[in-house]
Amino acid sequence: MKAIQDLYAAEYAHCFGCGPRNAGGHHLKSYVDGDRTIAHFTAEACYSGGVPNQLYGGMIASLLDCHGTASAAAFLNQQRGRTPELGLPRCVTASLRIDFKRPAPLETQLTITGALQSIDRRKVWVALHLHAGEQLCATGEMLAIELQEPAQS
Ligand SMILES: CCCCCCCCCCCCCC(=O)SCCNC(=O)CCNC(=O)[C@H](O)C(C)(C)COP(=O)(O)OP(=O)(O)OC[C@H]1O[C@@H](n2cnc3c(N)ncnc32)[C@H](O)[C@@H]1OP(=O)(O)O
Repeated sequence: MKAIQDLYAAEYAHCFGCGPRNAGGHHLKSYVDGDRTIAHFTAEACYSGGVPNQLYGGMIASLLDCHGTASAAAFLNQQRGRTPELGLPRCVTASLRIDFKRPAPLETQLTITGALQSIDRRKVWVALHLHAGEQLCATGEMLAIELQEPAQS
């Protein structure tokens, strides 16, 4: 199965967190998994926060940000009865609220999941969770918005 990010149009594939065309980026890959979405990521030691073996909070935000917009695009597609291979809507983050529940470890596989909360036209609300094994480390609530097509001239 292709990752959601691998279906982004080339002109929208440069995101530092998940763009396949950003050579220096993190290349997060998100997948549809039944009625939710899932991604895995293992952070190298250089992404340390201030406390030993604790992942920098900005990286947690980045993981939720990228996985959330990918999830929103997939959920919008599902609502419209479209398969991803026909192209994805282009969603960006309008708001992202994060609760940091427990430290997330470095050099350990993290699992990020997304679940659809609701859709109202271009607006998609996604619930996000980040686990290390069974440990819930962070939750997020995202409002993603589908970009409008540029006006034809
Ligand atoms: C950058 C291009 C990327 C392309 C994407 C594909 C690849 C993705 C790559 C991965 C990316 C990784 C992720 C990243 O890093 S994405 C990068 C971080 N995000 C951004 O830079 C987004 C910056 N913001 C914008 O561009 C605009 O504000 C957007 C496009 C979001 C809306 O401006 P637009 O002019 O289009 O629409 P509108 O203003 O009429 O609003 C529409 C509706 O939404 C409601 N609303 C708006 N904001 C908020 C808010 N904060 N809370 C609550 N509600 C809000 C608003 O009231 C209205 O509601 P309603 O009146 O209709 O009921």
